[in-house]
Amino acid sequence: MKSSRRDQKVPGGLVGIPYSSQSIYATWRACGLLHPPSLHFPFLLSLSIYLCSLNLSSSVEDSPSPAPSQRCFQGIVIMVKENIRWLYQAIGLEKWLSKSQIIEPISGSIQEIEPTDSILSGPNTEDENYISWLVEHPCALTSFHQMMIPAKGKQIVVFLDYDGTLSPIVNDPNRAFMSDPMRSAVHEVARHFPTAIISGRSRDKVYEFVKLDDVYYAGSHGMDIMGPPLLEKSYDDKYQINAQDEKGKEFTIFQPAQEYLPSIGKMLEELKTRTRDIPGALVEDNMFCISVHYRHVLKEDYEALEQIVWSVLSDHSCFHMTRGKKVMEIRPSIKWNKGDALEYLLDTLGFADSSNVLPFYLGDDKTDEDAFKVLKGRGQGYPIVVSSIPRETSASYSLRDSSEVLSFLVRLARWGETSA
Ligand SMILES: O=P(O)(O)OC[C@H]1O[C@H](O[C@H]2O[C@H](CO)[C@@H](O)[C@H](O)[C@H]2O)[C@H](O)[C@@H](O)[C@@H]1O
Repeated sequence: MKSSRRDQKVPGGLVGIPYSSQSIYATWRACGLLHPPSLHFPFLLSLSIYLCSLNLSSSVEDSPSPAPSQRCFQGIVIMVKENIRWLYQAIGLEKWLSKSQIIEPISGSIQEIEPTDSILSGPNTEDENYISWLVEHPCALTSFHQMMIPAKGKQIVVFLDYDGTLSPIVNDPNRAFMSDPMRSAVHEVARHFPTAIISGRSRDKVYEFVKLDDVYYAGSHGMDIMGPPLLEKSYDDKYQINAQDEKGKEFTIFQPAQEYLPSIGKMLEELKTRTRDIPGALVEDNMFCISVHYRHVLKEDYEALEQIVWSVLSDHSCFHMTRGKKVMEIRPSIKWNKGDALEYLLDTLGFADSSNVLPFYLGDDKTDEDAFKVLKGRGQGYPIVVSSIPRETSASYSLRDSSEVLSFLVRLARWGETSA
């Protein structure tokens, strides 16, 4: 699929001009104008009115946002809150304040992992906790220019999660389609930088959704990688196959959980049979993992479903369960996750020990945290969490939802175009 850049619709309107009240707030903060804030009140007020008037004249195709006057008002409210926060900090009450900023845990019991999906629960941008959280995990759109300063002369490599990142979370896992603008944006990014999609789904299923040949794919939480062709066998040979697609393009497939396939087949059949009578339960075959979805299961049936999963697991000691968004995921207990897949791809792309690489990883789920940690450990690149609510994360930056992911990818592709 070759689309001309000129034909593309570019979301985001005026690049670099912040649109939302948080962006205005972040801009003030970045300019060091908040402490002591009261001194700057008249200046900040006029700055926010100016930014909003700029916004009026832009042709924004972004996600719906509040009216300029409302944004201006929100900006003032945030600033007043920040004044109060600053005062509390100044008189030593910051500990009390941080306790009141509840960060929702992203692992643990079923209650803790209830709705985290922007499309179903709606963005939470007005929320005070979210705004405080943004201070620690700044918006990657607002911070774009600053983030790209160290990128000059470095090789950018882009890693993308699928569900909740490239496509919004939807009710039916089989209908989590990717929009055409998103496909074009990923395609454009891949024209400039090596790009890989790392998903919990089966590799084939992700390819079916994405349909791009110029990106690498890792399915089953990284346990099924289609990466660059390898001449040398640097990773365990027995898990590695060199292959070609119909167009003659060469690649290497790496599947470190191959010997678990027979057991996964048995578990899949057993789970399908035993959950048949639980309305709404859905068992998804992800090749090297199994997803048991409970988004449509009645509360009173959930326990029975979980019991079935535990019971099936108890017969297969080499597997364990992790949790995602209204889904229980059964995975082989090998030390291999999305973080390992990221390292594998960086290595096989030739950046094993390179200090000249700048990887970006965008993801929304708990499993993406493994990849965020790898980037943190390497001290390289940008882990970016996609979340519309505050949460514990190892990511340094954030994007609110897949529409912001789209805007970010478009900007990144544009940056690639101009810096080339
Ligand atoms: O690693 P990912 O690409 O983020 O995949 C994680 C799981 O995503 C899918 O489930 C989630 O998205 C569905 C569609 O939006 C939603 O209905 C479901 O509730 C979510 O859990 C996928 O179906 C799973 O197999 C993946 O493991």
